[in-house]
Amino acid sequence: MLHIGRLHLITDTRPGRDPLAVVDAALSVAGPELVVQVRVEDDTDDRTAYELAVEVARRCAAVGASCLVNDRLHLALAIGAAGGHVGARDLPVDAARRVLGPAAVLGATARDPRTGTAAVEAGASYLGVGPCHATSTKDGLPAPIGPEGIRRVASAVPVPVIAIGGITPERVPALLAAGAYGVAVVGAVSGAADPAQATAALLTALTANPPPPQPKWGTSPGWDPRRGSPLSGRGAGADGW
Ligand SMILES: Cc1ncc(COP(=O)(O)OP(=O)(O)O)c(N)n1
Ligand SMILES: Cc1ncsc1CCOP(=O)(O)O
Ligand SMILES: [Mg+2]
Repeated sequence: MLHIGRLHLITDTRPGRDPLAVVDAALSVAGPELVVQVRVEDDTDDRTAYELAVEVARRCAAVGASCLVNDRLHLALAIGAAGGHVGARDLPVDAARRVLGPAAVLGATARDPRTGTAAVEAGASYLGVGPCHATSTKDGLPAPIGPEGIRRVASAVPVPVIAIGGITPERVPALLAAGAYGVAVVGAVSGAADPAQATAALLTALTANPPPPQPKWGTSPGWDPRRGSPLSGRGAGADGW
């Protein structure tokens, strides 16, 4: 079943961080609600990334949460992750879909409707859209697109939009009102004094602000049941994703 959660925690593996402790804290609060995306620094070797991913996947499986792997799709396959996430400098979305297979969750980064639509047609299950706000955890990003940028993409695509970049609980309502289905965070949880409490605050903000109905969901031009499209799992879960 294709399940795309509304709260995505991306691992923070910068020096001095303890990603597994943060994942443990977040899972203790969110359980199966959480999606954990394993993301490592570009210069991290595959063995180190694999060992982290194995541990994250084990912890996710214990509570029924989903694990995705950023960029390195061979690791996603190796650890039996639910799927992966790719952006502009990674495998193209159609190639990523071929690697992961039809049943996997495949996220793609988009900042505008054209890129987002192309990614969906190429097989993306959801879009990571941002940076919505300024972020201190990734360098070299373009200017923040804000809720209005989310609105532009979300109104153009028939898959869930996950807002990313500078997300805090206070910013969640405007992003959901703009059409985001959920949010992805690094710093709001990893940088918090109490990651469990920070996770709880994000969950509360998401739950208190259900996403508005999206009549376009279910009409993906890229929907091809033979390929196991982004929408092939629609209707299987309470929210259709
Ligand atoms: C949910 C989500 N959205 C966007 C990204 C960014 O992916 P990408 O543009 O490939 O950048 P890197 O994370 O690989 O540096 C993401 N990882 N997750
Ligand atoms: C990987 C990535 N892509 C766009 S913003 C970002 C990092 C988001 O981190 P934070 O939640 O700390 O702003
Ligand atoms: Mg990437």
